[in-house]
Amino acid sequence: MTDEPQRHAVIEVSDARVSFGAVKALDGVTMTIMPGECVGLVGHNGAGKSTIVNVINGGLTPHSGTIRCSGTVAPRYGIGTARANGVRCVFQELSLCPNLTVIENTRVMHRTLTGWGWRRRAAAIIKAKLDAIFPGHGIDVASPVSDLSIAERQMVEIATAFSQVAQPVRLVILDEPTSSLDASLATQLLAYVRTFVASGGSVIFISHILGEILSTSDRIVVMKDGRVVAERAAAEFDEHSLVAAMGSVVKGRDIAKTIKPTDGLQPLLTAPPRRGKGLPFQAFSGEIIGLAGLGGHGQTDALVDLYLSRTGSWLNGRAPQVTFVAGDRALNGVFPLWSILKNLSIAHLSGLSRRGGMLDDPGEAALGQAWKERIEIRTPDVDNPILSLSGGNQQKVLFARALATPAPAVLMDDPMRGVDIGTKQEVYAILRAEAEKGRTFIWYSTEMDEVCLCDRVYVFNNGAIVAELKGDDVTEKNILAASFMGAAA
Ligand SMILES: Nc1ncnc2c1ncn2[C@@H]1O[C@H](COP(=O)(O)OP(=O)(O)OP(=O)(O)O)[C@@H](O)[C@H]1O
Repeated sequence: MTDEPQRHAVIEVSDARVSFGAVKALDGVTMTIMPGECVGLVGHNGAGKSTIVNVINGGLTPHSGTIRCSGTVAPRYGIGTARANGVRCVFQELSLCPNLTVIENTRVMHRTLTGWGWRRRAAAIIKAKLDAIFPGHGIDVASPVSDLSIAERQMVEIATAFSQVAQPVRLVILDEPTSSLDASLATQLLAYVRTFVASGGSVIFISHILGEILSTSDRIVVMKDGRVVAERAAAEFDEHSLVAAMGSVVKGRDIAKTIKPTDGLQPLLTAPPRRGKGLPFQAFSGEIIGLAGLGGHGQTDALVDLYLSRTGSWLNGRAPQVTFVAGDRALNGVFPLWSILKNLSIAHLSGLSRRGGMLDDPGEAALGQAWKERIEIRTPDVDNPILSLSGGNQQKVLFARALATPAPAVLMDDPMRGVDIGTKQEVYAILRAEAEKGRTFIWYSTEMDEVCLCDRVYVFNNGAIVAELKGDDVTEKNILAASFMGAAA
């Protein structure tokens, strides 16, 4: 006999099954989370990760299966039971109320923050947690959430989930928490996750950035088509074996960059130095241009200004000059009440309205089918509602929407957010092939690997372009040097 107390799992889900119509989102999933461990959860878009997370969070009751909390079966497990057991979730689609301040949102999440002086207490709690996770964050907790960037909103959500008010926080589920964070913020978060786990807390960490999963998790669970297909200690995986377990193959990332001679050529897009500082912007036909630098330093504003400078005229005619993949899917991307097909074809209606102004229905259906196959939008039918898709698959639709237009310039605001590694590789190949045909891509990405795929990179700092890197000079080291020093690398 041993004196050691028996360690119960924080949560134990056994044989959970969930179906949405004909789609088996969970097809008998068993998952156990022990105290003091970080479990990495990976899988292709639509594999069932968010669904199992919703079951553990109590937001979704499985059609069959059991859930145990600390070793005891919870027959009517729901959001209340989950919270009472210290389960918190940071969702992929951010859930803050935009018209309320950060302090008020903290109160919404923590209902026990009531009575005299709740504002002061809520402000202290959220500020302390932001300081602990993201030192130097610069977020004013009295600001309305609508004034915050998407990265700042993600930081607030994360800090709220880790904040302890009434019950202890035992399990935090992070569903793609770094998708809007730049590399330095992501590093801060991952370091905090390790501290939390070392103090006995548990984390379920979902990400498509496999390096993060490998470096932060103790154990990795791989899902495919609603099932767990592999589960091992993180140390037993490397990137290749992880991708293979997900059912994809790692393709070479080093797609040859092209430095095209531009002397004497007319640029396709130009912009003067931003705020009268730094370097001007130029884009030539057939280039893939990256916008880099720490998040929130003016890259999205630059894209929006470029877009508006080419779309302000009512007399644009049928051929758009630029198209845009919006960064905040829920806010600016998806039409939530429309089908997948209507969401995809909306930017290309001019090309699909040949019959006396009427929509060419067969043409639209063919367009939807072609893109569904080309980037594997996982749905039985493109006439299904867009919200029936997993987050990554919604993102693929937004990407297809832009590429389906004939616009010679495509502006992309972190377009691969939440897209799985297999699809990303397909998309990189599509970008390169389209660029070779003369299309220009202006690509803001929070992922360094993606920025390094670009032919030319503009590094932003404090709203201005502070460096331009070309070809082989586009390296992580040079980009970071320029981002932090604000001077040409
Ligand atoms: N409300 C819903 N209605 C219909 N189908 C749904 C709904 N929610 C999820 N699904 C389907 O269930 C499956 C699993 O989706 P889930 O969101 O769990 O995937 P995921 O692994 O989280 O994907 P991603 O990496 O893109 O976030 C998908 O095929 C999805 O289309």
